[in-house]
Amino acid sequence: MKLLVTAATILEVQPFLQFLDHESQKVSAHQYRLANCDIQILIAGIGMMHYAYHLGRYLATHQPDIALQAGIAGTFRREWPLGSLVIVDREYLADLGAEDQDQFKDLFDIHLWQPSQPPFTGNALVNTFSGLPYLPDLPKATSVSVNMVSGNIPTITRLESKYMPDVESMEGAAFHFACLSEKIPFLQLRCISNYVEIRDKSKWNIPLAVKQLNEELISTVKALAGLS
Ligand SMILES: O=C(O)c1cccc(C(=O)CC[C@H]2O[C@@H](n3cnc4c(=O)[nH]cnc43)[C@H](O)[C@@H]2O)c1
Repeated sequence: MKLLVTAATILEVQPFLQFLDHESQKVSAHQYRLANCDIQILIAGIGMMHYAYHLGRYLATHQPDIALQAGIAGTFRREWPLGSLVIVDREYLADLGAEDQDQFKDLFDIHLWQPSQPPFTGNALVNTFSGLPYLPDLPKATSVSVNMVSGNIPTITRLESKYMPDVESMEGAAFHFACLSEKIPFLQLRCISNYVEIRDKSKWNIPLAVKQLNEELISTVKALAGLS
C-alpha cells in the first residue's frame, strides 16, 4: 500500500518521523517502508496556497492509495480540552469571497461557484471516508480553513453563525479539494492546540497537541500497515 503522510510544518510530525527512523526502513529522504506500507512524507507548507501547490505537484506524478493530513488546529468548542483529537469530515473555505459593508459573502453566496459543483457537496468539501481500510475511533469535526487565524469577536461570531465549525486550520480545505478531485481516500487528523479567541499565543499548548497528534498518527499508520 502506498501511503502519503502530509503536514504543513515538520514540527507537527517530528515525533512520527523519529518513530519511522527507528521502526522502519528508510528508502530515501522522504520515503520509508513499514511492513506492507510505502510511506511518503510531504511537508507542504503553511496556508492553502503552499499546500495546494506542493500537494498538486506531488499528485501529478504519484498515486497514493491513501493520503493522511496531520496537523494542529484551533477550536471553537470551549468544552474540548487542548490536546483533543478529531477527524475532520467537513471543510469550508471561510474567508474566500467578498465583503459587502459589514457582511462577508463566500463564493457560493455571490454565485461565482455553484453548490455541489465537483468536488463540493453543497458548499462543503466532505469526506465520506469511503475506500479507507481503517478509521480511528475519534469524534468527527466540521472545519473552516482560513488564510488569517481568527482573533476578534466579530470574525469568530460570523464564522460560528455561518458555518457552525468545531475547528479552524489553514490548510484542511486545500487537502480535501485535492484528494476529492483525484479520488484518493483520505483522512485529516487534527489535534487542538488553542481556542479560537482574541489572540493570546501564551495560552496555546503546541507541545501537548503535537504529542497527542503524533501518538494517534503512529497508531493509525501502524493499523494501516497491518501492524495492529
Ligand atoms: O504565531 C502565530 O501567530 C501562529 C499563527 C497561526 C499558526 C501558528 C503555528 O505555529 C501553527 C501552524 C499551523 O497550525 C494550524 N493552526 C493552529 N491553530 C490554528 C488556529 O487557531 N487557526 C488556524 N490555524 C491554526 C494551522 O493549520 C497552521 O498550519 C502560529
